[in-house]
Amino acid sequence: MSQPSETDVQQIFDRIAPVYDRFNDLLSLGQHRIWKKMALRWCEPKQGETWLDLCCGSGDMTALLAQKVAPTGQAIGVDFSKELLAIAADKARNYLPKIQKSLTWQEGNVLSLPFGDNSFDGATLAYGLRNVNNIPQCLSELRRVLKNGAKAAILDFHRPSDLLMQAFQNFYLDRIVVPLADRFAMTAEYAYIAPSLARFPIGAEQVKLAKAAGFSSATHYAIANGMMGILVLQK
Ligand SMILES: C/C(=C\Cc1cc(O)c2ccccc2c1O)CCC[C@H](C)CCC[C@H](C)CCCC(C)C
Ligand SMILES: C[S@@+](CC[C@H](N)C(=O)[O-])C[C@H]1O[C@@H](n2cnc3c(N)ncnc32)[C@H](O)[C@@H]1O
Repeated sequence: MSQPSETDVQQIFDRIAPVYDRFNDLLSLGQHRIWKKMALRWCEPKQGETWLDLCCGSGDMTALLAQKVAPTGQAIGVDFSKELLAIAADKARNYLPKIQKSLTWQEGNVLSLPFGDNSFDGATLAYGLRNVNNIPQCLSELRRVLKNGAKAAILDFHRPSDLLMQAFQNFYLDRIVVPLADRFAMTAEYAYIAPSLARFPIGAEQVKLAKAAGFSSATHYAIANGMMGILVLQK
């Protein structure tokens, strides 16, 4: 399967928006929330800072950031899926009324971020790097908008080195995830995960790409038995 266009990706996420959160909770047995909190611990957002959550989707990471930087700081979620941004704003309005003032939702393309140079004290990017059409451009834009010395944490799928775990991950994606999605007429959308993972750079390659983008430090940590990974960057 060739790499989908930006429009294809945008349409995938607009279409899965209604089931996105529920599927993530169900299919990862809620573990994805732990993985997101692990990513946050690696970049240490502080009260009063201004942070950017790239490819924010339904806003899980943006909300976690806002809880850390509130009440005087800001967490800005940027995404090009109108449908997921609408869900993010609704969830925040309904469940996080006290930190609404520390949350901003911005429609935009992370390959051309609508923010000035050196704007943010830090950034997160959860399950987005694998979905962008130009990873080097995304890392370059991420670095551009970070202040000097700022940190970023990039969480995404990872291919386990252990062959048994690889087999389990492939089985799970092909025989658990896709058949469940099929029951909600979302087969093609979820069948996209496996090929996107197959062409995704592994940890060491991500570190090389981050260094090439100009980050002063880049470290990749495999988690969840190697099925997920967190790339921690510093400008
Ligand atoms: C939050 C997660 C995935 C987000 C996500 C990323 C994408 O690129 C997608 C592309 C197309 C459709 C949907 C998504 C998408 O939801 C991770 C958790 C959800 C995963 C779908 C579940 C896969 C989990 C591991 C492969 C195995 C977990 C083992 C389990 C804990 C026993
Ligand atoms: C798998 S979702 C991740 C959402 C959220 N970060 C999370 O952890 O659940 C991937 C998100 O990346 C967004 N995305 C992909 N390419 C993008 C781009 N070039 N610019 C902005 N958003 C993009 C999609 O619209 C989608 O919301």
